[in-house]
Order: sequence, then structure tokens, then C-alpha cells
Amino acid sequence: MARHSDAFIALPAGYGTLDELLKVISWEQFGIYDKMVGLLNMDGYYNSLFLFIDKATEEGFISLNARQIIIPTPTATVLVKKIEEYVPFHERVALKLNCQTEQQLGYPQA
Ligand SMILES: C/C(=C\CNc1ncnc2c1ncn2[C@@H]1O[C@H](COP(=O)(O)O)[C@@H](O)[C@H]1O)CO
Repeated sequence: MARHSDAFIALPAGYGTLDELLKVISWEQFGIYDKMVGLLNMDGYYNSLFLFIDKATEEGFISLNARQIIIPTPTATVLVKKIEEYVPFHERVALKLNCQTEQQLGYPQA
């Protein structure tokens, strides 16, 4: 399913959504996908997650390039606009993996 998607978005939710969100961010980090990862940060729901991500970036656990993978938006309207305007840029990722590697790692197939 991920392979056929135009973008990944997460709405305010719980563990299951966080699981999927962090997974696609990780895939993007390794260059498996280069699709927009949008977060509907309605009423600042995910502000504390961004505080954590910024701390991890400051501490060097997340690269500055990888920090930019996730794109927060305050409303659904802005989220859709950002998806329409999104331009992929692979240079932000540290390592480019291909589909064969993806299969070897056991990532889900479409
Ligand atoms: C095996 C995989 C994922 C397992 N998790 C889920 N699978 C399917 N549907 C899910 C999963 N986690 C949540 N959901 C659905 O999303 C709703 C929101 O959940 P959240 O925990 O509040 O984010 C929930 O109601 C479920 O319908 C593959 O990676």
C-alpha cells in the first residue's frame, strides 16, 4: 500500500498511528520512499512529539536532514495544499536503499 501511495499523512491519534508514522519516517530516512509525510497538528496535538524530535536532533540522534522529513500542518486545508506542492528531494536522505534491499529487510510489499 505504501508503494502506491502519493503521500503519508497522520491525524491526531494513538499508538497505532505513531507506529505507522515513525515507520514511514524511517523508510524516508533511508531513501526507500520520497513522498510527503504530513502531520495534522490540530490544536498543537503533536507539539510534544516535535519537542522530543527537536531534542533528539540537538543531541545528534536525528540528522538535520531527517528532521525535515515530517511536515506539520495546523489544518486539513493546509495539509492538502502542502501535499499538492510537495517536491521530492532525495538529497536529504543519508542512504539510498532500493526495492531489493527493502525486500531483504522484510518490509511489507504492496
Ligand atoms: C501490523 C501492522 C500494524 C498494526 N496496527 C494496526 N493495524 C491496523 N489498524 C490499526 C493499527 N493500529 C491502529 N489501527 C487503526 O487505527 C485507528 C487509530 O489507532 P490509534 O492507536 O489510536 O492510532 C484504530 O481505531 C484502528 O482502527 C502493520 O504495520
